[in-house]
Amino acid sequence: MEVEQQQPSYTSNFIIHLNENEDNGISYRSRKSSPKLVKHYILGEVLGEGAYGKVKDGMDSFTQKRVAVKILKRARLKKIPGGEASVLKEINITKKLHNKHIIKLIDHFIIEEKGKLYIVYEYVGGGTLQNILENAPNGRLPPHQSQFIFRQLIEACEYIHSQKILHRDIKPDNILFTHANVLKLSDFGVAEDSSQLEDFECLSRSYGSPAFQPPELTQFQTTFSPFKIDIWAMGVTLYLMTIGKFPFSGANMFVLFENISKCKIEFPNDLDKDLVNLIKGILQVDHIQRFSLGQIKNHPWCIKYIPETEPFVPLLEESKFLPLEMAYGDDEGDDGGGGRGGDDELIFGYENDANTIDLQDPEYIPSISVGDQPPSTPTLHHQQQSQQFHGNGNNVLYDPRNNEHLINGLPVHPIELDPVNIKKSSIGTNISDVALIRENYICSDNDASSGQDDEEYSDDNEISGEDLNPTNHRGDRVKGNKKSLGGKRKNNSDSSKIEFNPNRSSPQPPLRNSSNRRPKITFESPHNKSKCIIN
Ligand SMILES: Nc1ncnc2c1ncn2[C@@H]1O[C@H](COP(=O)(O)OP(=O)(O)OP(=O)(O)O)[C@@H](O)[C@H]1O
Repeated sequence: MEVEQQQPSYTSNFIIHLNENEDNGISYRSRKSSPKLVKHYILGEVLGEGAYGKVKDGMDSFTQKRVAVKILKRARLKKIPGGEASVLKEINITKKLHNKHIIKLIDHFIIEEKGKLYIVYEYVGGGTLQNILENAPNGRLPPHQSQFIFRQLIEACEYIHSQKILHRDIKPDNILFTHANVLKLSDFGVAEDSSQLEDFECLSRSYGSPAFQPPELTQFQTTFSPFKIDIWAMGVTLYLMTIGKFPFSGANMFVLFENISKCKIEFPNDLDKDLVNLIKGILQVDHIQRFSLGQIKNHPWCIKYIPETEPFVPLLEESKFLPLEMAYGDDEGDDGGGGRGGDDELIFGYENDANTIDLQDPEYIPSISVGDQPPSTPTLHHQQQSQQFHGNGNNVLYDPRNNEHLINGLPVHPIELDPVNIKKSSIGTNISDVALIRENYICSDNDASSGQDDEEYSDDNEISGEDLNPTNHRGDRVKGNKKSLGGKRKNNSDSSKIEFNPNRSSPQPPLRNSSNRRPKITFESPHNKSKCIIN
């Protein structure tokens, strides 16, 4: 039976009393299945939540390809100095990376009227390494599975470093897997493009997750090798994956940083000696002695055959894209057998929104506030730095025939040979830096959990039962399980303020926009508030 409802007055509280037990022909669906449309993407369930927004399951309605849509609130970003600029940086960095082990950025746009910025990524459904570790017996993976994953991580890092990109937040939460077991490095939220850096001072601050920070950052050293920061984090990830706990811990961040600086690592007695040697080579306090990616890649533990003694810890199960199931009618009787077998035509509202800004449109020019300078070329004297590196007693050779540097006979990317020197006065050695760290690591989680004032409930202009219900509480929303030591903050030091131009309209005329689109009305079940009907 079709439920005919008059258009309610949305300004008044409006509750419809329906009895689910009566045979009124109304079928209720789970509320979470409610599809939403932004640009031409259908949004589904929340896949995960980060410090600044959530990531939703999605589908491109043109190609029917599954996507993951990161939704960021501009109001929340504006509260962070350089917040939007750092998201633009994340977009620009991810956009320039093309490798099977790097998450692919598909689209990005702003919807002015919603005050939200959307970043569309390829969907990677097997879960994160963190998810896999949580399902693993004793929190660790079988050696052959660890090796399989670690080799892919090496490839991912080799690629980004070859593009002069520093990830700066390598950790199990940011390592995703496809169902074909392909590793994808994600979340370039604090990454830096070293080719765009004027100086390297910003790298001396630890913006990544504390437990994965190297000693040169926890000790505020003035000389460090930028790419060795990622290599250290790979070592912590390898330890965690193979041993099932962090190599360094502490009741608070100061103790943790002290333990990282001391670098006392314990290994189980029965651990593979090659693995112990590899981890020790990576987790070296001296960043110059620390293994390069070439040394890691050719290390005996990485190249040897490890027999499959235990089964792989499984990935997350493949899930269906719920809105699509619903659109085709997967309920019994809807299409004579469920699933996509019926004659239903899939119709989605509108293609473009008048208020959508396509950030890829060449006509879109962000206004840059006065005083900002375009990035200039790096000022490092590479040759001088390399000499210093050579002078440190390392066995670095240059092979002119292949135009490559070798450490202990193994090729190393030239970028790894360049330690960076920064002025002592410009980095954290005083009390104000303690405040900075506190702000970076202690407030970030609070930020994530607070700010419910701008917590979203509805992704577009649809009107739901919740909106009509005066007793609706906004605080009940599912939050990501952020670890207390895993939180982080975007680059607050970036003083450049890139403002999006609010006066710019969409380059394409909308087929249906928010004003002529029929509002969707949702009524909740009188007995089960998690169920609703969609008219
Ligand atoms: N492409 C994707 N496909 C499937 N799930 C994803 C994808 N990207 C992210 N997720 C899920 O969303 C979660 C949060 O994503 P992400 O870490 O990118 O958000 P964030 O805001 O950058 O987090 P952070 O607090 O680390 O900055 C991930 O842990 C993962 O579960």
